[in-house]
Amino acid sequence: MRRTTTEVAIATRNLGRRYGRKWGLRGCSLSIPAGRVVGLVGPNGAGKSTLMNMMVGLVRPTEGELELLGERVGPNTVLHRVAYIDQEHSLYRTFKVREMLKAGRKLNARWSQRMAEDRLRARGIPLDSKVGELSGGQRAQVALAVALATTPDLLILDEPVASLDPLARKEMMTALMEAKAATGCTIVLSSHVVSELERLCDYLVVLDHGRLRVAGDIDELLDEHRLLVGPAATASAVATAQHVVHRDGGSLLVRGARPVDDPQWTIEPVDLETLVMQYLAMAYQPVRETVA
Ligand SMILES: Nc1ncnc2c1ncn2[C@@H]1O[C@H](COP(=O)(O)OP(=O)(O)OP(=O)(O)O)[C@@H](O)[C@H]1O
Repeated sequence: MRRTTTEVAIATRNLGRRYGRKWGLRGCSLSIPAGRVVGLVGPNGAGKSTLMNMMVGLVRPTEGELELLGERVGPNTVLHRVAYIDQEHSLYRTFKVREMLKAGRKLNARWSQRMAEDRLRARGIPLDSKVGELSGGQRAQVALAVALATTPDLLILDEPVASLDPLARKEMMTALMEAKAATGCTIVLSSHVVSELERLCDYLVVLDHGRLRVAGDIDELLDEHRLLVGPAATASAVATAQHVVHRDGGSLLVRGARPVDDPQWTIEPVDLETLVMQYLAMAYQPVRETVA
């Protein structure tokens, strides 16, 4: 298994990007260890693509700092160790698969032709087929084969399965799991759908309205959070002794739950979907950011 050379794969400090008068992402500080599979979750307009585009050098930050694999992002820096698959699966449709591989070989010093060919053969995708004539699922597999053949230390995928049917979705997720096991590279993938990420990811980043809501190791996050459920009438009293993330009537999502001295209240574990939904629903005033 190949190992990355730095402990922290993604470090951002107060990272922000403004589009005109509106912030696409603001005040984002993250420190994500290398070798993780990161699920970047949030609704439309949350800032997921903005963050990913900054990571791959397509969009420049307006403020803050961004380091990948221990280096500042910029031309002739870390980007040759980063592979990116966008929502359209980054392919030339008029090319044959073989020509895509040739282009990849020419453009990437770290290219592994054998890795690309083995991957495509295993999925029954002939090198002479035209990219534009492949199914959406096959195109996604070609994009992944090309990305992995660049032997990246960081692989970034913007909603890799959003356009795929359920079978192709499953196949893509399986291919990503295999890639995770085989390479050990850090993987970041975005999605609106938490359940899609659950089997694959071990690290979670939740964005909403251009703000970071929560980030961390998924097992640790699930361990730290509890749902306190009881009568709405006593919820305020119970909440005073807790670190409440979100309250909905007699249901409180809390971090680091303290014991509740009231038999009408129960303390329940949370699943990942509930955790994310509660962070997205948490009492947060979407700030109307305007330029001073
Ligand atoms: N090029 C742009 N010009 C103006 N505003 C933009 C641009 N790109 C993104 N935005 C705005 O920034 C905010 C964050 O958008 P972004 O595309 O990063 O979100 P997202 O989480 O990827 O959304 P989606 O799931 O819909 O792809 C949105 O309000 C969006 O309208």
